[in-house]
Amino acid sequence: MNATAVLQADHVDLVRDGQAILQEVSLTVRPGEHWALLGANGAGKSSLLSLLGALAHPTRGTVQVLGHELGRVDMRQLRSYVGHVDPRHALRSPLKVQDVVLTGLTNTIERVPRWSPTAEQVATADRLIALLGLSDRHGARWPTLSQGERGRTLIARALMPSPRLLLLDEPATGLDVAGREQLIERIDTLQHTYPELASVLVTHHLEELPPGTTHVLLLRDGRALASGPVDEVLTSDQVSKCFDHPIRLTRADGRWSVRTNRPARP
Ligand SMILES: Nc1ncnc2c1ncn2[C@@H]1O[C@H](COP(=O)(O)OP(=O)(O)OP(=O)(O)O)[C@@H](O)[C@H]1O
Repeated sequence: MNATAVLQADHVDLVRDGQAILQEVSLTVRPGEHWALLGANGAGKSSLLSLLGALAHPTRGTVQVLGHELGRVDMRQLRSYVGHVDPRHALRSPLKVQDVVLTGLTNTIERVPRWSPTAEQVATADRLIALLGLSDRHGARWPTLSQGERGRTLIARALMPSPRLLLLDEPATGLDVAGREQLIERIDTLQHTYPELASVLVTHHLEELPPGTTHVLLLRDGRALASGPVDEVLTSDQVSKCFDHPIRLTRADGRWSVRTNRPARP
C-alpha cells in the first residue's frame, strides 16, 4: 500500500447475485483529501462506500483501509477506526444528542449498559456538538431532532473516536435548502479543524459538494469513468457522460451547479 494512503482500492470487482456491481475500480485516498463519489442512481456509489467502510469484501481485487487489507483483518475492529455516517441510523431510544454522540466511542447504535464516558470524553463530545452547530440542541432527544440536526449529530458521533477517515453517504438527502447549507458549512469547518482527516462523500447532486472537495471519482454502471483532482474531473463533458445527459456545469464561490445544456434558440 502507498505509505501515506488512508484508503487504497486496486482493481476492485464486486459481484452480487451474479450481477457485476463494480468493475475494475481503483481509488487511493490520502490524508487531507476530500473525495466525492458521483454517479447516477444505481451506479455503484453506496456499494463502493460499503467496501471502503469495511462493511463488505470485494469479489476480486484488494481494498486496504488504514493500512489493513480487507479479508486479512478483523473487519469489526477496523470499522471502529472509520467514521461512517449512515443516514439510515436505526436508533430506537429517545437518546439525547450528547448520548448519541457518545455512542461513537462504543461504535454501537444504542447506549451500552454499564458503560460510562470519562469527563474528558464528555468534553470531547461537547466540543464536537459545538463544531457541528448543535450546542443549543445539546439536550434535545433524537425523535425531536430535524433531519438536518440528526445528520450533523451523526457526523459528531462519527468523529468521537478521532478517525483518520470519514465516510459520508448522501448526507444532504431530504434536507431543505437551509439544512443543506448548514451541513455544508459545518463540513467545511471540520475540514479546516482537522486538516489531516480524509473523507469520502457519496452524492448524485453536484450542488451538495462541499467547497473543500479536492478529488472526484465519477462512477457509471459500476466503472470509474474518471478519477482525480476535482478541477480535472468535474467538467461539463465528463459529467454529461457520467449521467448520460447533456449538462452544463458552472462553479461560483467554490460551489457547483448544473443545468441541462440546451442548444441556443435561434
Ligand atoms: N445485495 C445486492 N444484490 C444485488 N444487487 C445489488 C445489491 N446491492 C446493490 N445492488 C445493485 O447494484 C447496483 C448499484 O447499487 P448502489 O446502491 O451501490 O448504487 P448507488 O450508486 O449508490 O445508487 P443510488 O444513487 O440510487 O443510491 C444497483 O443496480 C443495485 O440494484
